[in-house]
Amino acid sequence: ARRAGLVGEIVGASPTPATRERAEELGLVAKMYADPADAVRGADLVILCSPVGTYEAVAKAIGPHLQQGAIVTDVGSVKCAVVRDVAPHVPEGVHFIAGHPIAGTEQSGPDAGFAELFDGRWCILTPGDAADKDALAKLQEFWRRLGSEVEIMSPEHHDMVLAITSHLPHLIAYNIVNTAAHLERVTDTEVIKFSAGGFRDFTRIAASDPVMWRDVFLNNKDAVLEMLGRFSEDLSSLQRAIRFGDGETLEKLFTEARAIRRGVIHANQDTPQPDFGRRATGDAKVTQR
Ligand SMILES: NC(=O)c1ccc[n+]([C@@H]2O[C@H](COP(=O)([O-])OP(=O)(O)OC[C@H]3O[C@@H](n4cnc5c(N)ncnc54)[C@H](O)[C@@H]3O)[C@@H](O)[C@H]2O)c1
Ligand SMILES: O=C(O)C(=O)CC1(C(=O)O)C=CC(O)C=C1
Repeated sequence: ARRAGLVGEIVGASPTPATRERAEELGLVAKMYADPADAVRGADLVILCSPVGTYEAVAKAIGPHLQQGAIVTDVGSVKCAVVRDVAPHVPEGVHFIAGHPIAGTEQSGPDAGFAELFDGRWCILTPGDAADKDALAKLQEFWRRLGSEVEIMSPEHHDMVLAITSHLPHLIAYNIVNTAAHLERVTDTEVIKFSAGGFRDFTRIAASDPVMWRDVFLNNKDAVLEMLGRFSEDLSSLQRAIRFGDGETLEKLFTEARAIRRGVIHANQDTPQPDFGRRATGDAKVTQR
């Protein structure tokens, strides 16, 4: 936001003293507060960016201190639960519009932030029909100036789409890494030694913050269980094909999956970008961290 010249002063809040100290040290903010109520006084824009399980308490704490006309938004990975937990605490005259930038890494904490994070990414906003049009236009412009393209959808649709594209992949990654670690004959050394290929990619995802992901799964339960059910059925088909030596079925399913991956890459751009989350332009600057 500072890079784009969009802000006068940025302040933050965190209950963790080391986080407050580090954020100030890095110059991410002018000042960090322990109490979020102190951080929002006089703010034009308030962005909730703690684990989604903390949102209700944070919203309750800041509600009475929000300035009239302010915009309250968030970056949480789920949306129905966020609207449920935050909206009731936002007073009349303050505009709440939930959001989710589809951008991040497995790193967390103040050191994990970098200005290019949102470049060439999607940001989903779930304003609902009653949202103030001017506030929505302002927030859309804010994310565009951060380098993202904005898509509007309902919280329900968001949660279903993200359950399959983001939440389930994380669940699978956590599970496969634990399964490997629990195998008696696979020692720590072997897991590391032979993890050059696919497994290594899973370990990166499985290095993501446990509290953040605990809250995602607790707060997108229905959509994740629906997608997990479908996934388990498809996995059973593969299991059956392997058990019965049905090479034709295996090849057919693998061929279909490969075509989908290639189709996505083709549809997404002029130059190859091996990342489904990136928006559909070929010119975005990408920083790998
Ligand atoms: N990491 C990603 O890839 C990613 C991507 C998109 C959205 N998100 C969402 O962004 C949010 C933050 O994730 P992150 O990766 O930036 O995590 P992070 O750990 O870097 O930051 C979370 C912050 O929340 C603060 N916090 C913890 N408990 C709190 C409480 N009770 N009250 C107030 N603040 C509290 C922490 O001190 C920390 O500063 C989550 O809601 C997550 O779902 C994450
Ligand atoms: O690339 C990663 O490390 C991510 O997991 C980023 C990722 C994702 O699943 O795409 C994680 C959570 C989000 O809410 C948005 C983005």
